[in-house]
This record gives sequence, structure tokens and C-alpha cells, in this order.
Amino acid sequence: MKKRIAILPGDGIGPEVCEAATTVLNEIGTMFQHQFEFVYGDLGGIAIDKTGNPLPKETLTICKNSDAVLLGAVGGPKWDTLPGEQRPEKGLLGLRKELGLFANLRPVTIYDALADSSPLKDEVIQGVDLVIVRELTGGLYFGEPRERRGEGKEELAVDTLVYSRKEIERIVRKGFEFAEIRGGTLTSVDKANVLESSRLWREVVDEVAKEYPNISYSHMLVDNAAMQLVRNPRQFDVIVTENMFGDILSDEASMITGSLGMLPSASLSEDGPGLFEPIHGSAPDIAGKGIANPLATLSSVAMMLTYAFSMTEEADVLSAAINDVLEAGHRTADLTSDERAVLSTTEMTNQVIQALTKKAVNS
Ligand SMILES: NC(=O)C1=CN([C@@H]2O[C@H](COP(=O)(O)OP(=O)(O)OC[C@H]3O[C@@H](n4cnc5c(N)ncnc54)[C@H](O)[C@@H]3O)[C@@H](O)[C@H]2O)C=CC1
Ligand SMILES: CC(C)CC(=O)C(=O)O
Ligand SMILES: [Mg+2]
Repeated sequence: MKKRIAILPGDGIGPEVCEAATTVLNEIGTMFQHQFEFVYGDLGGIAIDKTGNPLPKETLTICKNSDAVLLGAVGGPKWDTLPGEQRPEKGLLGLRKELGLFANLRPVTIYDALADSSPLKDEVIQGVDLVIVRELTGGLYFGEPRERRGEGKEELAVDTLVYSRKEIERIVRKGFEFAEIRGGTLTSVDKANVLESSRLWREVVDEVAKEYPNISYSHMLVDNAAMQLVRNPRQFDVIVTENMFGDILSDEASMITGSLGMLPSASLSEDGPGLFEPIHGSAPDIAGKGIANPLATLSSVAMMLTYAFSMTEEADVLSAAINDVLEAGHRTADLTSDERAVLSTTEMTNQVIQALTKKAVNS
């Protein structure tokens, strides 16, 4: 089967982890006789440098004409002093909006082999299997007005947190759907004790819940949720929450697995191409050193195979290969303090390829 994939490497470690992804996709293509065609586009800082625009029209066209989009990461110190509207991150936000990617799935999967990599105790992380369903095209990252006013000590900065009932409904419904598929429970996270938008959010959750009488659900305030994720993450199954809370809680949750370099994501729309990216950023502190962990991106590829192409067998084989590599003790620098055991991005990717090849031989 032929599939066209838009590849947006972006900035920092983005190109390094995207190279790992295309190498692995090619291997899977060979194994399962699929043709993956890669079409490259610029997004973020690199696009600013080339065109002055973090989301060039051409990139958007490439994405809209593809079956799926793979993104590395955007941003970095070089562009940090640009005005908000011209920053690399604005390119990513614009892409999410343009593609209607309202539902961001961030699964938190524990690998037994990584128990020692997590700063949390083994008994806390054992059995954790949760997914954060994050609203991705509304809330504080998009609300208007967003501006600076006045001067000197009177200067003001304004961001706006706005959600419509419709926006809340569709993401909450996604949360319930996932809870249903997983046979699990739903925790809706908000700040309803303070924020008007969260009070509307809560109302909508209670209404949508009536459509899912078999799903047990609860509300939790976000400050408590941040604490509970560390105290007892096993209590969560599906967490549904607004844009910024989901952004912050998912970075926190990544440490249950051992590293920010482990967590993948899928961003889905009603009907167009999905976007698949690691949850981490461009990691300027390690960019160019060839030591980034590629596994978050490779797991994002597994999510692409599942959600964009319905290639569940291929996705399962890739996820199993990642597990095998970790079971065999292979680690990038973020996963171990043992410097002698550290693999580069390319070495880790090659280990995954070898594990895939072994599976092909044994099947
Ligand atoms: N989706 C995206 O493109 C995102 C972009 N960013 C941007 O990335 C830039 C850097 O942001 P930070 O706050 O430093 O967050 P970051 O996620 O880039 O890095 C945080 C820490 O995690 C480490 N890390 C991240 N990914 C890793 C990997 N794959 N392997 C090993 N270590 C890894 C980094 O080295 C760093 O110490 C900023 O410009 C930010 O706006 C941040 C988050 C998401
Ligand atoms: C616009 C992005 C930089 C926001 C973010 O951190 C994320 O989506 O994980
Ligand atoms: Mg983030």
C-alpha cells in the first residue's frame, strides 16, 4: 500500500529523530511491502530562516496533500527574542489549527525494563497505563486578544483563555470514546474552583457523560492532578483536559516512564491527515550531539501506523521491537547514568532495526 507522509523535521534534535523515523519506516515498508513516500517541508525556526514565515504556505499544502504528517520539534534560543506572532512555536500552533487537530493523544506506557530509569519508586510506576487526551486547538494558546499594552510600570500583557461548548464537547466525547475502547475510566481535569472556562468544561463533561452510562468518570482539579500523577499514577486511565493543562501534565507524566524522550503523541482531526510527534521539544542543550533518544518519535510512528493507516500489525511489531531493545538493556543517555552503556541516536535506531529484522526472520 502506498502512503504519502509529510516530514517536518523542524529545529534542534527534530531532524535527528525524524531521520530515525524515516529509517524505521523504510524498514517496515520492506517488511510488509508498503511504499512510504516522504515529502519534506519546513516548519518553525528553519522555515523562518528560509522564508521569514514559521509556517510557509508550501508546508501547509504538503501536509494537506499527505496521508499523515510526522513532526520532529520546533524552536530554540536563536528565535527566542522574536515577537510572539513570528516565533517557531507559532508555526506549529498554526499548523494544528489549520489541520483541525483538536484531539492530542499522549499515551503513557511503562516498559518494565525502564523501571530503574524513572525517578519514581518501582511500586509507584508498576502497572501504569494511561492516556492523556488533550484539547489542542483552543484555550490559552489560541484565545484573542493576546497583546501587550501600555508602557513602563503600566505595561500590560494579555492572554485569553476561551472555550466554546462545541470545542469542549468534541474533545470530551473523544475522552469517553477512548475510555470505552479501553474498558476504563475517565478523569476530567480542570480548575473549576477558579476559572469560568473550567466551570463550563465541567458542565459539558456531566452532560456528555449521560451518553456513556457505562463509563465511570470523575472531575479533578489540575493542581491535585499534578500531585496525584506522582503519588499514585495507577489511579488514572483516560485523562481528558484542556490545552495547557494537558501540555504540562504530559511532560510531568513522561517521567513515570523514565524520560521525556519516551512519550509519543498523535494529533487527530475530524477527517483530515493526523500529525504524529514526540511530546518533547527541540532540546537545544543536546541538539547536534547525536545523543537524542529517538524512541518517542519511533513510538509516534507506531501511532501513525495505527491511527493514520490502520496498520495495527505493523504498529504492534514496531512497539514490540522497541520493547525488545529496552529489554536487551540498550539505553540512550537520558535513560541511564551508566556512561559506558550509552548509545547514540543512530545506534539506538539501528538496534530497533535489528529487532525488527529478527521479528521478520522469526515470523
Ligand atoms: N512540539 C514542539 O515542537 C515543542 C517545542 N518546544 C520548544 O523546544 C525548545 C526547548 O524547550 P525545552 O523547554 O528545553 O523542552 P525540551 O522538551 O526541548 O527539553 C527539555 C529537556 O528534556 C531533554 N530532552 C527532550 N527530548 C529529549 C530526547 N528525545 N532525548 C533526550 N533528552 C531529551 C532536553 O535535552 C532537555 O534537557 C523551546 O524552543 C520550546 O518552545 C517545546 C515543547 C514542544
Ligand atoms: C506549541 C508547543 C511548543 C506547545 C508544546 O509544548 C506542546 O505541544 O507540547
Ligand atoms: Mg509541551
